[in-house]
Amino acid sequence: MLEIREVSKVFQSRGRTVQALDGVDLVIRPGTFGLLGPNGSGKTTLMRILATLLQPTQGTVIFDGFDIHQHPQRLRARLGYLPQESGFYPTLTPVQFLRYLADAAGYHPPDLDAEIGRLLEQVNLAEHAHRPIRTLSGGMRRRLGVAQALLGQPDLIIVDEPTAGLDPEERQRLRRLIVDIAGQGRTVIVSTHITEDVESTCREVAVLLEGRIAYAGSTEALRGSVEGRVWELVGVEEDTLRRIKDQPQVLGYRPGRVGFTVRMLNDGVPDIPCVERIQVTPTLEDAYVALRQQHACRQRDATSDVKAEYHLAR
Ligand SMILES: Nc1ncnc2c1ncn2[C@@H]1O[C@H](COP(=O)(O)OP(=O)(O)OP(=O)(O)O)[C@@H](O)[C@H]1O
Repeated sequence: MLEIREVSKVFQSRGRTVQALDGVDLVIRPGTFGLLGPNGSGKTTLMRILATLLQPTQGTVIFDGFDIHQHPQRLRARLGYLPQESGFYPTLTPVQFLRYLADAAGYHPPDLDAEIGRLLEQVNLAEHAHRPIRTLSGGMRRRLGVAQALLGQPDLIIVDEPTAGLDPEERQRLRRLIVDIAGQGRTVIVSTHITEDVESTCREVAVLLEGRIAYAGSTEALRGSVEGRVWELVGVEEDTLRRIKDQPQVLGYRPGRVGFTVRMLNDGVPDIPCVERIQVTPTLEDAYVALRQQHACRQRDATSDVKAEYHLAR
């Protein structure tokens, strides 16, 4: 079990203070766990802290009973990390690359070649095992990244933006791979801004917004938080769309057969002129967008309260 206790991280950059994480509290159990958040919300900072590549400004992280920053080597011996951008040696083959990494990490089990063979089999790269990495596609390289994260049989695996830049088929393949590798009592943390990555791989999720946890719990409960409140309005005219599109309850819109189809959050039947109003089953994306919009509204209210206090004080 991984316990993240009151973790904060402050960066000082060119005279500016950036609070990347602010009192993050999470318990992560074996299985797949999604960390969802928009760009700049602090996901990579948290992943790098969990991988002991970065020290928190405050707080502790406990893995299986020990503090990972007091015993980074103990953690690293059990950790597999797939960073957002993995570096490869383009002239090496996957087999040579994995042997090289094992060597660099001082990992010399007697059956290393067999382990590498099994890993390449598992990530479906066995038939490309002896091709130079520079000739592999983006998806194949990503899968090689997963193989390197699994080298040494770690029981905590962190993958940062696993499907970034992949085509739909490779994305599906990688998602299935993530589910498979978590099935062996391991903890796999998937950090992403893509809700489908979480929806198709994780039972538990935390949403990080501006360095704070805005939700932690099951993906099912997050989706359920907007159950019965998501509507599709068919045939919305352009003028109406222009009037409503920036309202916080509008989740999205797209051109329809007639006018536009607007997806929105509403407690009852929406009172917006259109051809048809259909109550739809929410997706995780709907719940995530709703959560972000609530957060943005709260931030706006807090800012206007501060401004009002400032004017009153004057
Ligand atoms: N080394 C650093 N120095 C200064 N600021 C930093 C540093 N690393 C991250 N930040 C800032 O901390 C905040 C969180 O960044 P982080 O990379 O963790 O977010 P993220 O959720 O991973 O974003 P993305 O999805 O774009 O990778 C951002 O405001 C970022 O600019």
